Amino acid sequence: MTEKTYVTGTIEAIFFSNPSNFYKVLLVEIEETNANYDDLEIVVNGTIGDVVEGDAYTFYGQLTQHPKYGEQLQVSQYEKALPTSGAGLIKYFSSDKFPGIGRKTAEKIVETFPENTVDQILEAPEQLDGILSLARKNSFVKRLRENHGMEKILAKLAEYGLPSKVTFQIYELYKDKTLATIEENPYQLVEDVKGVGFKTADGIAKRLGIEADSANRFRAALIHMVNTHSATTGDTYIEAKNLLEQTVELLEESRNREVDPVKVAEAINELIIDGKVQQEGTKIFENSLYFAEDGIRQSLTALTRRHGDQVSEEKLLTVVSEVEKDLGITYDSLQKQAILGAMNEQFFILTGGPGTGKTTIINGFIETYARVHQLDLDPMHYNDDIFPILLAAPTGRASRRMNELTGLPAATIHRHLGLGQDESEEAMGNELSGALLIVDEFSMVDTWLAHKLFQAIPGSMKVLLVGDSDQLPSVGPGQVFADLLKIEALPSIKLDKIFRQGDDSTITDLAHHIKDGHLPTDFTMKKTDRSYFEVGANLVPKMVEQIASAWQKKGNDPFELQVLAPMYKGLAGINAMNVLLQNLFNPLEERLEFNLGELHFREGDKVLHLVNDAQANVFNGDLGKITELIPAKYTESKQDELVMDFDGQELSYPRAEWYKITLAYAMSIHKSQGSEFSTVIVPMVRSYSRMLERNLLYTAITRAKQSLILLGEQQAFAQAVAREGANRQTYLIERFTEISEKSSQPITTELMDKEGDSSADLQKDSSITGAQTFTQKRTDDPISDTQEISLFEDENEVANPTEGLSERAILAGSIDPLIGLTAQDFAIFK
Ligand SMILES: Nc1ncnc2c1ncn2[C@@H]1O[C@H](COP(=O)(O)OP(=O)(O)OP(=O)(O)O)[C@@H](O)[C@H]1O
Repeated sequence: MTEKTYVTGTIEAIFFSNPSNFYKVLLVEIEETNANYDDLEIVVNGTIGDVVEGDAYTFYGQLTQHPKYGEQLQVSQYEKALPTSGAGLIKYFSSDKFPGIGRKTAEKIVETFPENTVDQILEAPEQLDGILSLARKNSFVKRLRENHGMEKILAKLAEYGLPSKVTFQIYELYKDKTLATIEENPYQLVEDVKGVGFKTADGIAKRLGIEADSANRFRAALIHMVNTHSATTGDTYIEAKNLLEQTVELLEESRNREVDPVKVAEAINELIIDGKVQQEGTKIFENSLYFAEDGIRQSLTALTRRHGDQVSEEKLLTVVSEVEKDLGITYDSLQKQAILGAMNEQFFILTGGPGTGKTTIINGFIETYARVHQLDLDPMHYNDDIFPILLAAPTGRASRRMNELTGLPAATIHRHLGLGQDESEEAMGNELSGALLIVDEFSMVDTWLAHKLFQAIPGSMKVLLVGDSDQLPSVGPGQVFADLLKIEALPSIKLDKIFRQGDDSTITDLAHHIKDGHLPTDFTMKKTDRSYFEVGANLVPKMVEQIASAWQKKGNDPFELQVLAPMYKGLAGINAMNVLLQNLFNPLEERLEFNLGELHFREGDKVLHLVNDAQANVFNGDLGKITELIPAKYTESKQDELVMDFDGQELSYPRAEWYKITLAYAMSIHKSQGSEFSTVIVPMVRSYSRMLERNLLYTAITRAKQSLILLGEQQAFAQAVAREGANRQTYLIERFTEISEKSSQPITTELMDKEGDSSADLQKDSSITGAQTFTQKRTDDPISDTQEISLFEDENEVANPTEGLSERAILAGSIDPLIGLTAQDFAIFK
């Protein structure tokens, strides 16, 4: 085995330290190294805990070559360098680092622990009892631990194979108790630390000799499965039988050992009893999703209990006709109904495809509302008072568009709630203040954010939600907008007549054809605002390049051309197209560029922001431009920095934060939700096959404002149109219906039968309302960008897996009061 590269030396300077992720850049004076490195100093960088200038450490890692600054050591692990000789240790213990320890005492300590002195003391400090008084011993051990404990712990965690980012999180959480906690139950990490999955914990457990049938192991695998199921499918729960089946598979695969399904089923019951997961009938929920769905019901039930504006219909109609006259428009009857509905109700939902008049209604409603309430619509007149109309959208771009279209202030939901960078499920928002809230692009709002938003709405506030339910559902779990539209108690209107006509626009028509499940007969024909090119997957990049090059030659702005594709990988994937478009629109030539893995950043590049940062007012999906590259030697952070312009907002990110951006010449359709572009290129090929779905294609083409270029294989477009959007399994609709009261009862054989029935049979059952579409079988379901590819694995769902289940369970006399699943049941579908 080759020896690890190390450098032992004293820290001369801490150039940079990021407290949020422990990234540091240090200058180290070398005392000893096994690296082929001749200089006396070296720059060391990586994830490093609290280190002290002037102290000696040993850094293990890899020499890397920086194009400008030469060789550096990229650290994977480090430890405090200790004096190794007895004399050195005596000097160290009697130094001012350990007040109260004199030379004599230090000698006694080293005599008592001649080998591995520090480790021995930390492991068995009671052996110091005869040498130091209790108070002195405690303070000595505490200081020793502070100086050496953290590195030791981190080194041990690294040895366990935990990535350095996670090791700091773990240390922050358990501090001194880190190793004891992990050694006692490594599976605790799955519950406590985001980013530690079951297999990692199981790997540690195996090393520690924890048996494959330990109860903790089963619990951790179950929790992992419940969490990852929602993250990868968008469902808000998992059926207990699926949970059991998939968890047993995970457990067996991870250790290559059979496990007893009965014990796993028991572990599900225990988790429910302990409140680690929640149960409704045979459905098992991750806690925060369960409480978010219930919270949505509570908030909306309270909101809809209140009446809207108590204005006579006659008066309202008079005001609406005045608005029509002043705005020079005649609303059709459905549009008028929408305005009246939004006025009369405290909570109202409006949905419709492109060009059906959603923006027109928002504007008409605001005017009507202002006139009825005699509100001044000029925000400038409000000085320090709050403007009473809040306009919100899930993305920065969508909120800016709202502002442009209404002329009123608009912000993201995160900003209204003051959620900052804390995206955790637990973070709650500030209560909103104002009289009226209008939220656009609501189809993008996931279950967690919807809960936070609704909870922040005071009872007196009127609410209008607007969106297009045929678009892709939210990236996060749930399909709140589509679900709310199916709940009869919540008033809503669906606009379906297209008004955008007479301007030769055929994109809107195409969108409506696709929404209705077919391609128009003129799909491949050239129109004034759209064209189609038939090319195979391998020719897609060439074609995109040709189109982009023609676009550029005509003197058009490269930023106005947007490629939207479903997948990152492959020849016709987003990554490959970004490289070719960057080289076309912004070639390197004789300039500086910064590299981050495969990505290259250059001045003038079009970039996409990947996370929400309400404080900095940039959001996931925002587009910007790199305006400057500043090498590390000129920056305060001592790291390379990228300066970017996001819609007039300047941001400067050191290398440690570049994970927040990527190139944006091509982007995923998921990321494009809530944005519009003047010209859009959409490639569709059969190799995207698993991604091809109607709402995906629909979302892509409705992003184009002026011109749309479709290319690829017609068969792939046809396949996308034919496959209806996935229906996520959520419990929101049921929450609003009577059945939710029933479902908390123990499972009966009757319910078990229903659970296994097909949805067609369910609809026939008189006790179940029409709203219960939740039982529809889920097909492939693209959720988040990062998971776009992995999500599309075959599911091999077994038809009617619980057939006969209750009968056999009765025979076995063992229906569990909570779950109702037994080993025998499991055997049916194994
Ligand atoms: N009743 C109407 N009479 C005449 N024109 C109308 C009417 N309603 C809407 N329009 C026009 O139709 C076009 C589309 O309307 P609008 O922008 O409100 O639709 P939208 O649903 O918001 O579309 P998108 O989702 O694409 O933004 C606009 O030019 C608008 O002026």
